[in-house]
Amino acid sequence: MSSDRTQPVIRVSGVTKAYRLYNSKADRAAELFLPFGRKRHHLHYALRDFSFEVAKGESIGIIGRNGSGKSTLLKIIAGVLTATSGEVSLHGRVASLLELGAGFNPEMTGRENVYFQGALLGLGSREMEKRVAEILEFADIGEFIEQPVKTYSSGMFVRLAFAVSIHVDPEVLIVDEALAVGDVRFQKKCVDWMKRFQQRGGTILFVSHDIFTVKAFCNRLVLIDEGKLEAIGDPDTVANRYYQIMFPKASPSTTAAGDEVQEIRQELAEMPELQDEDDGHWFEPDMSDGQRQWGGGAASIARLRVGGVRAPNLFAWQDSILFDVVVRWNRGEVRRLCAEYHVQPRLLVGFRLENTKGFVLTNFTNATQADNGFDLLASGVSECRVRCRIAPLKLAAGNYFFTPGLAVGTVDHLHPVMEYTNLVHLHCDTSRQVLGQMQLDYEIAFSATAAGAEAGAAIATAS
Ligand SMILES: Nc1ncnc2c1ncn2[C@@H]1O[C@H](COP(=O)(O)OP(=O)(O)OP(=O)(O)O)[C@@H](O)[C@H]1O
Repeated sequence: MSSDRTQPVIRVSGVTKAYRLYNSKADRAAELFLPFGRKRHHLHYALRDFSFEVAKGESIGIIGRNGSGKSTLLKIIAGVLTATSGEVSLHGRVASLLELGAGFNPEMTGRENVYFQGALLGLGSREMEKRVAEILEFADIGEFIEQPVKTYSSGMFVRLAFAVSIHVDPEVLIVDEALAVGDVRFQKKCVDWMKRFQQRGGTILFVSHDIFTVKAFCNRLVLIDEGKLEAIGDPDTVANRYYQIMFPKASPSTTAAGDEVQEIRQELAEMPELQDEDDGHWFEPDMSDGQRQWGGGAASIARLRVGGVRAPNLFAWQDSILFDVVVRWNRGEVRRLCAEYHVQPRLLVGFRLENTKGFVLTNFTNATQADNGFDLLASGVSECRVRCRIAPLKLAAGNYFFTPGLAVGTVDHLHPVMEYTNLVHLHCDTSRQVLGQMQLDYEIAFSATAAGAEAGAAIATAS
């Protein structure tokens, strides 16, 4: 592969893809048989006047919400779909991993399929033997290679198909999320292969919803929204634009509630244990998401705002996150619940932190603190404000969910009332390498023992 990075390997010029949509099968048939009659379809644009270029050796990540047009774009570039208008030019041998295994015969064994694909590529017998050995080693599906591929699990199928696709010495690799079917070890193997491919000067087009992986892997990102090029450029800027599109509801609170933010900052500053040094932004999730109740409406969260973030839903290593929560309760319901479950009329508030796999990393609640909750039946109040600050958050890059919950009672004896499952989604954007998912604050100290000091001295003398 040459290192000429100036020449575009892929040029997409004004590509539009429109699908005809019909309200019924009858409309479709009528238009087929009466081509000059009344039009019975409307056009749905998967891509509109889309243009961009990819230079040799670039790795481009394509991101966007579901249905934005990513796969359509890749398929048109890979030549498996025709554009309605516009042009695509592509230079170099392409390995398209979009329709992995599309050429496989399900009745033939894995090995027979590999030979068959090699024959289609016109490989001679010596070249074929060498390639087949490499492919089988990469796919690593053991004795299943002698079984018909129709008996394969989806993961096995992808392993073999990926191995076949990449062994044609491609110059351009077009990948979507098909690889996600493979197990973690195989995914790692594919990523390692792709990194070596990058180092050799290969060009990659990569569609994924995993923004962290795309950012780590690609030198530029392309953001598609409703079939249009929304942004192209450096990964951080484009990823931030993507978050703005994905969480539009969350945005206004970051700017609109300026006075109120000031007010809260003032209050926080007066609370010594909640000093808030970082300006940050605020956003407000939709409280109707994820509600589960056990307390017959005794208490609920009227409003929750998340502060200290870089942008809605986005924070970075060591940021301190603030939760500003307004809780309301119904005094009659609280009395009823306390009588039924024999619990004290005190409010407990907690947050559970989970990763995307649903693994609970930790939780924090005032139930472990000495004050033992807020008195719900004190002096005619039926609303209070709760502030919580976590500082500093040392989480590995990725997505996290906070579930706020309310309970009535005391540490020893409580009854859960409400939970807002996965209400707050936060993405941690950091290049910091963390072994595991989070880092705790800790200290490690050394001190020489008498015997150790002697040994040290002996070693020092010997060297
Ligand atoms: N064969 C088809 N007929 C009609 N509409 C289609 C067809 N294929 C795709 N579309 C529409 O084109 C739009 C873009 O689809 P596309 O699959 O490219 O989106 P995507 O960004 O890859 O989505 P996802 O992230 O969900 O995979 C969608 O609105 C989809 O419904």
